[in-house]
Amino acid sequence: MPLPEKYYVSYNCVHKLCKKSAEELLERIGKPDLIIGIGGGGFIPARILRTFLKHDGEKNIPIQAIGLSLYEDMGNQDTIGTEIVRTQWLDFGALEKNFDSLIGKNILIVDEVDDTRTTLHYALSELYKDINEKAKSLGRDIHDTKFSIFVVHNKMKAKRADIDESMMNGGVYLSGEDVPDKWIAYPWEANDIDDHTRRAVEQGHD
Ligand SMILES: O=P(O)(O)OC[C@H]1O[C@H](OP(=O)(O)OP(=O)(O)O)[C@H](O)[C@@H]1O
Repeated sequence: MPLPEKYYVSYNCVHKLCKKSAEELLERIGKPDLIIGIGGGGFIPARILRTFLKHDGEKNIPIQAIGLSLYEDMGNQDTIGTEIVRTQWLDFGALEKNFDSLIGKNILIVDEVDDTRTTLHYALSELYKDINEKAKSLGRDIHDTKFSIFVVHNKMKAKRADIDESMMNGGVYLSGEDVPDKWIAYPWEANDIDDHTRRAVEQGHD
């Protein structure tokens, strides 16, 4: 049986989706105070997005990295993708020095793809939990801390987890594009970038 065709995406395509989405984000939530990229796939879109979220002459928006890995239990279909391991997390110490903590800030979480939504669910709920604990310890309220989410691609499929809007405090969820449930081939994974880009162009994703 032939392998299912992958959904090829070029660097230009990612760049343009980030540009278009940054304009929408600025309209809907204003300029974020902090971008949190979920590694590894979220790092490149996070950096591209920053270019378009900042106006000339303004300070760069800081980007923090978090690392999350999905451990799939292939033996049990019910638990696939349910275990997430933090491989890297925010350094509140460093953030406090340079950033006066995250409480009350406009925070944008970025990843390249929303597949089963497990990762985004985890990232939002754990960030909320940690910042809420911090807020409580300082006698402050988390409700003016806005959490938004941007993904380059959202796969149109049944999700395994939800994004809890009540944690977003007025923030938004935005995808650059909603796509079919196919294997997305991103350019940073390509061995032969010229061949990859040609395929992306052929599919109209350039
Ligand atoms: O919606 P989900 O089903 O949770 O899947 C999406 C996640 O899966 C991929 O991460 P992966 O762990 O493959 O690592 P990578 O980002 O380093 O490529 C991707 O970068 C997302 O973070």
